[in-house]
Amino acid sequence: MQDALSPRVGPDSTSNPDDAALLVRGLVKRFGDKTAVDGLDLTLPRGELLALLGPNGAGKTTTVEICEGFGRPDAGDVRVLGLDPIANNDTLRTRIGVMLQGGGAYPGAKAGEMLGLCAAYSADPLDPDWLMEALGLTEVAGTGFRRLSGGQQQRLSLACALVGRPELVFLDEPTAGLDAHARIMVWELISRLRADGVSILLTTHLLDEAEELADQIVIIDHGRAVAAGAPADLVRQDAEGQLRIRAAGLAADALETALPDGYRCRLSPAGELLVTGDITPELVATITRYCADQGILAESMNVATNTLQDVFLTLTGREVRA
Ligand SMILES: Nc1ncnc2c1ncn2[C@@H]1O[C@H](COP(=O)(O)OP(=O)(O)OP(=O)(O)O)[C@@H](O)[C@H]1O
Repeated sequence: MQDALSPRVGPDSTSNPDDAALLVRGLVKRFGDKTAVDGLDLTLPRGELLALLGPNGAGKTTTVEICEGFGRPDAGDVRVLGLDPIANNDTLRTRIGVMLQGGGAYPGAKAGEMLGLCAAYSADPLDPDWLMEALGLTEVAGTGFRRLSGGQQQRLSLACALVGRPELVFLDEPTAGLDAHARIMVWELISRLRADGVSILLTTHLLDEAEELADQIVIIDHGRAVAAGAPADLVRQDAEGQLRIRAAGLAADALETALPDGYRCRLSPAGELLVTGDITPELVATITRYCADQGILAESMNVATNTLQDVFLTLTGREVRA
């Protein structure tokens, strides 16, 4: 068992943005007429996990690739561990972890050999056997990269990104396409990395992944940040109370008239009556009394809490990709 996944150079724990693991200011990237990233600001403090959440085409991958030094911005400034990712590419290669698709430089090698080759570039690598085990890859160590399943290739790419004990890791949808068991293995490893002080920028379309792993979430849409904060704060932000009632014969407009000013009632597509406003015990008593007066028996009445899905939908008007 590996004792710690600590990076070779310990993180400077500080709130000073100049010392952040990643600092992005006013980032703009255009492809022809298309503006993929449109003035994005991000700050990833050292030792934290920042999740970039956004619908298809929001600009997540473009942003990550620029941070990795694979793309040149049209405007704005990017600092990775305090350095320019293009000018200092060679220095940063040994300090950051990047998940390459398609086997990187060694697509013909066997899985175990590939990880060994990646480890050989590091002065103090993690134990490759331990990493293979942690990601459920031990059984396929002797299998060629091209013969691995998509999920196995993805986990091997993750192992290659981590084996050199990077200070900062870029994970672009690390669990996309993995089954539930593999996803949990990857989540556990990411949690351990985070606990051991590695800084992580993660993109995901999975709200539960962002909620589970992130210190901070930035929701991006059309290349701009539309909301940012700790998962719990994002869910609380602008949260308006909602009561969901299922009751045959209860009409939304009639109930709204019977309630104090400020409450709104409407029927949801699922056939529930939604009451929005300040949900108090008095309100619930008023509605119950109203139903009794009308001879209406409610089947159910639930106080609904705002979810990250609600926040995401409100801000982007779109479902997260399934
Ligand atoms: N090389 C390119 N040439 C032209 N347009 C591009 C290029 N790369 C990205 N785009 C466009 O830029 C926008 C942002 O793409 P990007 O891949 O960064 O989004 P994303 O948030 O990662 O989306 P997804 O979740 O679907 O991967 C999209 O409209 C995309 O079509």
